[in-house]
Amino acid sequence: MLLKDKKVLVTGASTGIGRAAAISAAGHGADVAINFLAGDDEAASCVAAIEALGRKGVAIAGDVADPATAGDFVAKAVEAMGRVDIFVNNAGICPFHAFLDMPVATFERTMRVNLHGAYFMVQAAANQMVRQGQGGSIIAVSSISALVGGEYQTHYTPTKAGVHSLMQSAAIALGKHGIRCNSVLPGTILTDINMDDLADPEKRARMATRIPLGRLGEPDDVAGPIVFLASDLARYVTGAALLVDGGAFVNLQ
Ligand SMILES: NC(=O)C1=CN([C@@H]2O[C@H](COP(=O)(O)OP(=O)(O)OC[C@H]3O[C@@H](n4cnc5c(N)ncnc54)[C@H](OP(=O)(O)O)[C@@H]3O)[C@@H](O)[C@H]2O)C=CC1
Ligand SMILES: C[C@H](O)[C@@H]1OC(=O)[C@H](O)[C@@H]1O
Repeated sequence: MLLKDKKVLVTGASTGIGRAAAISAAGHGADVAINFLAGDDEAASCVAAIEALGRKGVAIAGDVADPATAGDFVAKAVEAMGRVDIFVNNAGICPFHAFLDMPVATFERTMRVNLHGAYFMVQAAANQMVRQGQGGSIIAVSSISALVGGEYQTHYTPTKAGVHSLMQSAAIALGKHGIRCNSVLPGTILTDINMDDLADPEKRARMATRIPLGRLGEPDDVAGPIVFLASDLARYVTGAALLVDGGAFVNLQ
């Protein structure tokens, strides 16, 4: 039990990596509040999974692209659970599109959800932790894409580099309050976000052959490192970025 009785908030936790992180945190003894946008049924089933583990779960809908959602999520989570010990910024989108004709709306939405959303969510969670006066742990789900490019991700990769950078600066700003800030950098993890992109079996197989561990990732592969960074096992880790990619990044040739 690495997170016994901790109060954990996870954004974008109706599906995928956020959902796995939320359920894994509950498995480690935490109560969990999740944010989501539209997946009411998926969010309800995530809460049911948390409750099946004997922990409190609460789902709070809200669009992270709206700065007002951040304060609302934290306030409602505190109302339900009393405090915030751990905050996982995970909500994100990746609408694959070519660079030369990128629609302004697609670019702006991706920035607002992935980067602006992270900024205001992390700020709201940090303010709550500072008010509580007992430190905390913030983990942002960045990406291997913070370090490398993608032909159809020119609007997306800068947001992931930005989230990684946000954790570095926040680690400095919040260290004096005992709040640790780290990011995880997943490689390719099979979730709804890339279901269409990886529908082509040839592309899927090609991606897998580039990974030293021999397979694409699953959401639970990322949940473990998130729980580790959230826990006291990582008590002297802040400003760090943990690649969770099966070795893909280092595989040049
Ligand atoms: N899968 C991968 O290969 C990788 C993913 N990542 C990152 O992981 C994170 C999670 O993605 P993943 O699990 O793969 O994808 P999913 O599509 O499965 O999950 C995305 C989650 O974010 C939520 N969400 C989307 N937009 C908003 C919004 N505007 N406000 C609130 N919640 C929102 C979704 O909620 P709803 O269902 O209600 O829309 C859902 O819960 C993203 O930040 C992504 O960039 C990083 C590296 C690799
Ligand atoms: C959605 C993509 O498949 C995924 O997102 C990331 O951040 C990874 O780098 C992959 O490109």
